[in-house]
Amino acid sequence: MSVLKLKAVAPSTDNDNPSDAAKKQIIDLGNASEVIYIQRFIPFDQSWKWFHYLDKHIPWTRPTIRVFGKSCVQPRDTCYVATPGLTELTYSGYQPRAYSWDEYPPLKDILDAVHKALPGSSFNSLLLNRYKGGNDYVGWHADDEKLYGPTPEIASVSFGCEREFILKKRPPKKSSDVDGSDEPAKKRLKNNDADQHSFTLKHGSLLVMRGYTQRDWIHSVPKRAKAEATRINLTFRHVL
Ligand SMILES: O=C(O)CCC(=O)C(=O)O
Ligand SMILES: [Fe+2]
Repeated sequence: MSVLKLKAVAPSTDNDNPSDAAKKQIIDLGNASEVIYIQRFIPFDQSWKWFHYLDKHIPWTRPTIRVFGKSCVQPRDTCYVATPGLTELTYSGYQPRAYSWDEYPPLKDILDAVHKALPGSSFNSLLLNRYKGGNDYVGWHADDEKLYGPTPEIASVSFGCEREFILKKRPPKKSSDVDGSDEPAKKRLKNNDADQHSFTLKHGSLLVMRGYTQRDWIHSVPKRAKAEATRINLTFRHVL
């Protein structure tokens, strides 16, 4: 088994209320994959100020992408921000234009807050998503593009409407992948509670995926008929 040391998370300094501290969850997914969830990461009012800024000023687009060989309109708005000179991002056959951090100063403030919570991390790119209601979603995927390396750390900040974020263990490609197992195939293929984790991503929350999460797990934000309001999500990433 591969061994990967996961870095520590800084204790939150701006609220010493033990009931808030209790809202920081660290979920060990096994095999050196980990998720951290901090429900109250950015104060409520500041989160609304940033929500309204981003909703109004970010140059949102809804690009045409390719999924399983088919062209379709991405079911959410998006925008990409990155430090100049990095390898360009391409996903689902789409290469977004990279805007600069300087054009949207609040993004640098949010990035600073994320860096404070994750000492030793240095994010240099940001994918923004806007879900304009419950019909907007992101399907099952992993952020496992080569430019992020084998163990990408992804820090996800959410504003506005709460939505469910689900992580699911990647199904094994074929039974021979599970070599060394004495268990019968039927038993191995059975659903296990530990193979799925769900989070209601709150206004102002931070969720971090790290270690081998992108290699071994997939995630999605499914459609939700009852979610009417807009949600904005920022995923900070490090391009190698
Ligand atoms: O909106 C979210 O919480 C997740 C977005 C996501 O998975 C992505 O942009 O890769
Ligand atoms: Fe993702």
